Amino acid sequence: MNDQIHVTSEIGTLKRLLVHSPDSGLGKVVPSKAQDWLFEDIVHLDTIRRKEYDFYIKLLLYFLDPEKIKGRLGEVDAPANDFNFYKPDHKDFYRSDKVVELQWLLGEILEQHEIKLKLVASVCAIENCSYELQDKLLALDGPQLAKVFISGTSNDKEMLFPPIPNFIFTRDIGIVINDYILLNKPARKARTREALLVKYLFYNHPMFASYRDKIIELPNTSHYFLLPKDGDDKKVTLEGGDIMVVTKDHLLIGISERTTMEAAHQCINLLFEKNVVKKITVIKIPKKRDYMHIDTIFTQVKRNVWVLLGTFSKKTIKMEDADDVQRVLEGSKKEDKIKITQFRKKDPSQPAYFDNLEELLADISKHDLKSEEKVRFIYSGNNEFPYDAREQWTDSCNLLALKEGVVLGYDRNDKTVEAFREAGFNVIHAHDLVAQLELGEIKPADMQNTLITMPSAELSRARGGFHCMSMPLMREEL
Ligand SMILES: NC(=O)NCCC[C@H](N)C(=O)O
Repeated sequence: MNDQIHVTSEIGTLKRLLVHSPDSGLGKVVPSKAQDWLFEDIVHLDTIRRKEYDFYIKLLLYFLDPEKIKGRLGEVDAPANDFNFYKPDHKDFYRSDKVVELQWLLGEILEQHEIKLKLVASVCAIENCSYELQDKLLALDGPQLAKVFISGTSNDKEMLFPPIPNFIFTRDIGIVINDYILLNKPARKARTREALLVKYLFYNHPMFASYRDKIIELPNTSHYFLLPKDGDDKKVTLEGGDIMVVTKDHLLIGISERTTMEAAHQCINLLFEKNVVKKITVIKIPKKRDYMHIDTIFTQVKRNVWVLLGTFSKKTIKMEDADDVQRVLEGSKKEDKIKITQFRKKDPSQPAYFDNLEELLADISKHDLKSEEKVRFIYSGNNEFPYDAREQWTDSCNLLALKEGVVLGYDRNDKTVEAFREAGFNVIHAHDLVAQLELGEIKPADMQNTLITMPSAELSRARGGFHCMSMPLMREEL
């Protein structure tokens, strides 16, 4: 079994990652709970799985573990096989140690009696289950129990507790920083069970056994239980969409709707103390549902190319086009400000400051990544109102790099796709790419400067893109 963990960049060739395919729990979201469960709408389960997410799995397998799929696509997708290849509890499941499915691993650890006892008790405690239900759950085998824990529904289709539909956004539940695993502390109740399941996985699955000493958990502040319910910066909540490993020495942390100032503070102290990184830049963004995490406003494409939302760019902040009155009025709109502070391990009391996002990203490209090419920015919606905001909302800035310059994004963000073309990128739809990879007409190793557009009508209603839908475990060094 491949068990290596090592991530030192956002764009080095992806070798291993954790994912979770949409489970039946997504098909149980009702309109009245959609917002509480952090979905913008209800989704059509079959479409999100078969017509959208499965293409992600196929592409990941062609790139990371081709033996599992190459030459077998016809068989894998034959209606007679009922898509069993994509079902974690089926004997024909793809079982890859490179494209690693969380439900599969969870099913495995739940075969151990002691872990089953602990997890059943913990899940039942947070979900307020009866003693009788607890006993019923204990009678299930590992894979069945994993399915119930994730979908919230028993095998005889009874809803036992709420689903965890955001489990597909594996990025937010844990982050690999070099060879450390930072566990997250979700800000929203809807994501609490996800964090619990993943904590047990990292501590107990043999795949992570050699990294047990490298798991980092952030403690709570003392008396945290006395603090007000939401929005208190003294609380410790941190989600992976707010963490980016840009080099082995440099980490970005967002302070956002989901990650608090106290979490960033603790993270900086812990990571410096353990010598995990030498430099940490904190990016404080407005606490707004639209922005949620920093990876909803920018991600990296190449050493010298980034995709971002223009709202935080130099031009907007300096308001070069604004008249005097407008400048004064706009200037006082604090809630739209972004604040960037950079700490170095050798002297955290002397931080550096950046005026805007482009200044920071250009600095990373030039100084940290030693790029000699001109730094380029591709803007959401081609920086044109209202497409910039519309397309950011549907994750135009939330791309996943399969390798440097080859990124996955949603096909619905037309203006952003146009901006990629204008910046000299090839654009290919996942349907065509999968067909050509199967025929051997394209090889992943030969691909360069390409935006792969993915079907997205249903996926985008869950409010996350492929950056969110991935927890990289291993990337090649840049
Ligand atoms: N890193 C990310 O931005 N993740 C997206 C999470 C979407 C999910 N519906 C949530 O609101 O938590």
